Amino acid sequence: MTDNDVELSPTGWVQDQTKKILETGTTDGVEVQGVPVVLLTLKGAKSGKLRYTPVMRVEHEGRYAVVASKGGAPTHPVWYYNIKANPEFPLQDGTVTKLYVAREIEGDERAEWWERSVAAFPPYAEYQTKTDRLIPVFLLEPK
Ligand SMILES: C[C@H](OP(=O)(O)OC[C@@H](O)[C@@H](O)[C@@H](O)Cn1c2nc(=O)[nH]c(=O)c-2cc2ccc(O)cc21)C(=O)N[C@@H](CCC(=O)N[C@@H](CCC(=O)O)C(=O)O)C(=O)O
Repeated sequence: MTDNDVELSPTGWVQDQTKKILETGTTDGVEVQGVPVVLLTLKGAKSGKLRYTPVMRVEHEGRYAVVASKGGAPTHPVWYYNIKANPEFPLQDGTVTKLYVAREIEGDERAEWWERSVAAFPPYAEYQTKTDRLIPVFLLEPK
């Protein structure tokens, strides 16, 4: 898969961070408020296009949480629908890219991973206070 087969975000700062990961070959050093980022490559739910989607790094014992916060906006990020439609995708952490399967979690399982997510990136807690949308949490397990 050459880079030009995969779409960059239309959002400037997100595109810049993605380009840095692609140029350096690692997510190391790419952060939001000092917290590391990982890079997902998602398949569009409607277009089928591959799309680079950076998210905060929330990792525990080889599994990751992906939080569809979109800064506490009233609607889910569009990539939420991409994961729902195509839940198997690669995640790059540092220089390592592996395949994961994602599932949306709820109840106690979500509470456990929400706690880990907020511990990793405290602004998530503030985002949740900004919207009555329950911010979705996906659990990613190695394929
Ligand atoms: C603007 C829109 O962005 P979005 O998918 O809503 O996602 C908004 C943001 O969440 C997204 O930019 C994230 O990467 C922002 N973001 C985080 N966003 C989060 O929600 N959570 C995070 O933890 C997070 C961390 C993060 C770290 C670094 C960074 O650079 C960005 C970070 C977008 O990319 N639209 C594209 C793609 C649209 C798309 O995916 N279409 C689907 C159809 C989807 C459907 O409607 O079914 C398709 O191709 O088929 C477009 O309009 O061309």
